[in-house]
Amino acid sequence: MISPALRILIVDDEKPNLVVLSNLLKTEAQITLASNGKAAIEKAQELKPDIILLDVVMPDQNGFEVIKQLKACEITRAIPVIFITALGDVASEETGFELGACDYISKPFHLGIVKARVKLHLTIARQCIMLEMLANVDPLTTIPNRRKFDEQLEAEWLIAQRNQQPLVLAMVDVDKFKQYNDHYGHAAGDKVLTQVAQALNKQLQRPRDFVARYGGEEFVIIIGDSDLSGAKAVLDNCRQAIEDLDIEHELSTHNKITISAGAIICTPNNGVTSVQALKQADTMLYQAKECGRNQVCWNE
Ligand SMILES: Nc1nc2c(ncn2[C@@H]2O[C@H](COP(=O)(O)OP(=O)(O)OP(=O)(O)O)[C@@H](O)[C@H]2O)c(=O)[nH]1
Repeated sequence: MISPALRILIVDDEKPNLVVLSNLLKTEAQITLASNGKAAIEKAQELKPDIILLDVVMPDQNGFEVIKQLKACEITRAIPVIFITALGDVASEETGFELGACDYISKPFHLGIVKARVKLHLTIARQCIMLEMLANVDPLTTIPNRRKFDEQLEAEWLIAQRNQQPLVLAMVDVDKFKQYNDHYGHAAGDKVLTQVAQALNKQLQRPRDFVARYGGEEFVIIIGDSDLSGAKAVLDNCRQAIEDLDIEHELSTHNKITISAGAIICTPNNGVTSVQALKQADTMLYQAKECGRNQVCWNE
């Protein structure tokens, strides 16, 4: 059966080769074809295939030039490339590997061997996707975990520092969650955490918005491209979205599940670290709890 998640991009300037290879591999993955280097790069960036089968000898741009561009581009850098080429000499093969190919198959190729090698690399690609997910996603809520947050914060901090743009960080905590667990049970608590995570995620859909589960009943938000009034509106929408879930919580003042948040807007400079900024957001979260919960407190 075809796995819809897997895609192979086959690049060859000779149509008969494209036909043979796509017929051979169409049961393994979805196939996209390109007959020159320029189209290959465009399709690789657009589709982000799991594997690229790349011919070397092509007019205009040869396969070695194409792989250099693929490896230089952030979007396509990690895509495994298998050369499939008439250049069977050892020096060309060595060049192919030096440029970052994961395999090198000489023409005339044997169909069974091509299929076996592609299947092997698809298995590795699948395992990489799985590992990436296990490393970065919180299994209960399916949103990014703290490890991914640390990475994202570092990246956003650098961008904000470079552009001298403000960055918003918020620590979010479910109110009276211990009581909820004690009263409704741990399984019900788990369900609430999932619903809260999904509701926050829905509110944070712009490219540089980010939400992760920080641990336990705590979430953390980064808003990378906003001014204070915009970020205030976003975080209040988050708070309101949780109230609107309307999940009964008899032991809470508000009779339903709510969240508190502590937020900080800062422009990273040499004097402030992201760790200090996060700590300030946590202090504001404490203040939000002290002031009655179900609110966002800001350190402007
Ligand atoms: N169901 C469930 N509970 C969790 C999970 N992780 C942490 N918790 C619980 O979350 C609760 C957090 O409680 P506290 O930190 O005391 O805070 P709180 O009851 O939310 O009170 P306030 O923060 O003051 O509003 C603890 O009872 C933890 O056991 C989880 O994955 N699932």
